[in-house]
Amino acid sequence: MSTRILVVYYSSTGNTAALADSLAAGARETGAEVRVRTVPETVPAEAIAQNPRWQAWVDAGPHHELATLGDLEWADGLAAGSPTRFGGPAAQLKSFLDSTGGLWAKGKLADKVATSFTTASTLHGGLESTLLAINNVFYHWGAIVVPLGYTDPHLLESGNPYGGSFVSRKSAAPDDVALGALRVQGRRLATITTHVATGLKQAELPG
Ligand SMILES: Cc1cc2nc3c(=O)[nH]c(=O)nc-3n(C[C@H](O)[C@H](O)[C@H](O)COP(=O)(O)O)c2cc1C
Repeated sequence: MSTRILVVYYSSTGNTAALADSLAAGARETGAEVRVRTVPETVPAEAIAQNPRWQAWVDAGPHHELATLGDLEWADGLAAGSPTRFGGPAAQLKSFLDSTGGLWAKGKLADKVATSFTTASTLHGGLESTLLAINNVFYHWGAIVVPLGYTDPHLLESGNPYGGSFVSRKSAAPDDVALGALRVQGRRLATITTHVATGLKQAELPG
């Protein structure tokens, strides 16, 4: 059975969604089965209407199916992504992560392999604090957190060892350098997940 990877993200203007698709493509290159899922929009319509790019993204949707707890249980490994919002992950993604208490209580999230990605408007606008905040959830699950490090030459150029990221400078769409880093991240997540899942399955075999 192939390795199962869930990519779950929130996006309000499409940047995180593009990063999610690139990470998914990298994971698929390893032969993994990949589900890309988003989470519900929760901001009032009048707030969205004040931002034409946000409104256009909402009007063009739905972009992916909504994530369920079943998707999370199904996955051997996952990547979670969010735009940086005041230095942390968006509430929309956090709300999904906060709905996992039942799975957590049954031990279903322990030993999943997990990684995070983000985009912010500015270089010092909170990329790392967002990634670390998402990873905090993974620590509580007992998941195995996979950082990017500088494990591929491309990452010396894209430059974020914490996780894939992109500086959008208000409105730019992710460039090839950022998308390339996310692809590396997807390959790395799926490869490490395969090692962990294979080992865990072998440990379950009798004798
Ligand atoms: C409410 C709000 C808060 C934001 N907070 C930050 C921030 O703290 N730092 C930053 O650099 N950019 C911030 N941004 C900009 C977004 O992170 C950035 O535009 C990102 O690329 C959007 O990704 P998306 O297209 O996936 O929504 C904020 C945007 C909004 C709407």
